[in-house]
Amino acid sequence: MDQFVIQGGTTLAGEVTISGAKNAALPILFAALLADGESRFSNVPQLRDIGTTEALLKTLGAGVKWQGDILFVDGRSVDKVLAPYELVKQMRASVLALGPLLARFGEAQVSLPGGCAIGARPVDIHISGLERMGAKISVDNGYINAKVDGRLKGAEIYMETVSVGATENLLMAATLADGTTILENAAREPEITNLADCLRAMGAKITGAGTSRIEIQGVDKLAGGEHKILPDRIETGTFLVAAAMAQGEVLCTNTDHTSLEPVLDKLRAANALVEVTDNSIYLDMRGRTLKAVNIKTMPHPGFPTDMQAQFTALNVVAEGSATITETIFENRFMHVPELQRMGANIRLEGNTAICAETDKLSGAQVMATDLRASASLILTGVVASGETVVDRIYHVDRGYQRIENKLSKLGAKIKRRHN
Ligand SMILES: CC(=O)N[C@H]1[C@@H](OP(=O)(O)OP(=O)(O)OC[C@H]2O[C@@H](n3ccc(=O)[nH]c3=O)[C@H](O)[C@@H]2O)O[C@H](CO)[C@@H](O)[C@@H]1O
Ligand SMILES: C=C(OP(=O)(O)O)C(=O)O
Repeated sequence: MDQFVIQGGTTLAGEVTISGAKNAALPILFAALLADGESRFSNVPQLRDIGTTEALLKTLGAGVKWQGDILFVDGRSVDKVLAPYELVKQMRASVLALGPLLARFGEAQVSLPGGCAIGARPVDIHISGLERMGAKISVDNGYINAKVDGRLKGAEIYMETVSVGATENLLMAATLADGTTILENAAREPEITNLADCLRAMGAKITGAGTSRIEIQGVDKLAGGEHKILPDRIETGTFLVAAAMAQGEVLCTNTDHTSLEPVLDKLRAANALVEVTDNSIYLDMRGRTLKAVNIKTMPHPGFPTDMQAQFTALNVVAEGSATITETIFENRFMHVPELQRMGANIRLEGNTAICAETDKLSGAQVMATDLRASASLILTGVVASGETVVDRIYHVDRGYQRIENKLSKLGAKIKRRHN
């Protein structure tokens, strides 16, 4: 298993090009299953999760080919409706095959994704929403078995919890349903707007994406479309936090500040200088004192849970004490015991981490447990004194395109070691 070996105590300075967003690319690649044609997606990041999606699309019969960062997915040849456990277990987002397959072929069997390090992550809202659209669903032997006679029917669906994945699954399914679907209490993440833009490029009729009420008028067929994946706001935020922690400066290019305001506000509150243009964000922390900030995660447009671990790390090296409250996932503090091994002064109380000033951070052997937890360990390793070894970095590769190359370019001393 690969490891990162980091010699800490360096500052960071320079420019980093942000990749396309994992969390936009994944649903959009599954949306290609809806189309009776070939779709062309640009700005697709090279990630482990994208490889898993590619494998799953091929298993279902889709044609998939790369040209640089462009991915062509041909939905015409799809002839299977079973998403097997071997692939789904590698990536929870595979459950997003359910809505498209059921809507287009009238049936789907998708392995239950199961929980992961950050929480139980049930899919009950995905299932009950599809049932409201007329699907008959049973869960047997670890598989979601879904069927519908003829087409799904448009329905009014109120989602009890704001769920990104359920909104995406139901949005995709509704594009081919008979009649109009209204999704109430929908998630408002920019990745949902990006997915809706893509579906519209394929011929879908959707209004209200990006608000909590999305209306979809079903159509008979979707064709292949052309679409650009939006920049990764979480990768951007991670590099901004990295530079702030290292008392350095960074210019993130090929990104978009409009979806990152809650994060930029917190960086400013932490005393960083932050400047934005249409497609870049600059952060300067040189000669400034980093201050700890209180964080409470919320669905968009609140502070994103996917930036929580990185801000926990920021608070560890900052002046003062502050609290981090996680409200989205019940177990998203697996990075805390690992940060404590590096000397971090953090106390956990229920869903809150109380971060106090830390005298000395020193490198240690730590274990990555999930994607963003891993990022927080790497960032801390860059500023801690001595050597840090981060194990199980396949978690990082799920969602960061060669993070070690981007950090090295900024001056970090980080190497991938094949074990
Ligand atoms: C691939 C992708 O885009 N992943 C993102 C997506 O995950 P994902 O789509 O899995 O997250 P959700 O928004 O669905 O989860 C939010 C909360 O709702 C709960 N829930 C969800 C569905 C359901 O049927 N029942 C239920 O109870 C979850 O357990 C969680 O507590 O949004 C999360 C919240 O912003 C992010 O952290 C993930 O990075
Ligand atoms: C939790 C995340 O992803 P996933 O939903 O794919 O596990 C994430 O991107 O931080």
